Amino acid sequence: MKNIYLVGMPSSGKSTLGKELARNLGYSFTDMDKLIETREQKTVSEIFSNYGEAHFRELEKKTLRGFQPNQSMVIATGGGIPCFNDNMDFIKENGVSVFLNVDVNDLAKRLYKAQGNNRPLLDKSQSEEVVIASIKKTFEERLSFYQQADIQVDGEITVSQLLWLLDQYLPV
Ligand SMILES: Nc1ncnc2c1ncn2[C@@H]1O[C@H](COP(=O)(O)OP(=O)(O)OP(=O)(O)O)[C@@H](O)[C@H]1O
Ligand SMILES: O=C(O)C1=C[C@@H](O)[C@@H](O)[C@H](O)C1
Ligand SMILES: [Mg+2]
Repeated sequence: MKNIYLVGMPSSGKSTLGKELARNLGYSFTDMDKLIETREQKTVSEIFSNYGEAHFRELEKKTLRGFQPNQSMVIATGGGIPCFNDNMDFIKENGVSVFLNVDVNDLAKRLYKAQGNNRPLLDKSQSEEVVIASIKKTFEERLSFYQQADIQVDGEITVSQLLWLLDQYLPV
């Protein structure tokens, strides 16, 4: 069956919803950041700081193109994937894509709740105001890429609602 690609900002719920969706469909679940970390034996933050963002984006590109179209997988992509290296074209040609569109203020709240400061593009040591402005700017820059997804989900959604939306894209 076709792979399902979840795209969206950090903390938009790709992993949470993705795991549940995969369980419901009997698909396997893959998180691209984790896959890259396992393959490289480094965290995403270490890859950014040791080799730079451009290197990380190349790893993402290579990892993405390693997927075959019909592997019955739910794939949580990295937050930046749709915006680099024509990745959204690949995703559109090779699977069904879902954009989890979450309000910027909700994203910020979730990011602040999360433990640690392990996101290379988000420095939680800065004031909350600065961080929220940075998330908003990134979101605005990325929106036109995310919006290319086959399905857009605004706000919270249950897996059964998502299964209903996916129905026309997934032959049983
Ligand atoms: N619908 C939701 N309502 C409220 N909180 C949610 C919802 N979905 C996810 N969360 C919470 O938001 C946080 C981020 O969710 P999740 O890790 O699934 O996002 P992600 O898109 O995979 O982010 P990342 O960029 O870290 O991979 C988690 O703490 C999760 O519990
Ligand atoms: O939004 C982004 O650009 C990123 C999101 C994460 O999933 C990681 O892929 C990395 O931290 C970059
Ligand atoms: Mg995730």
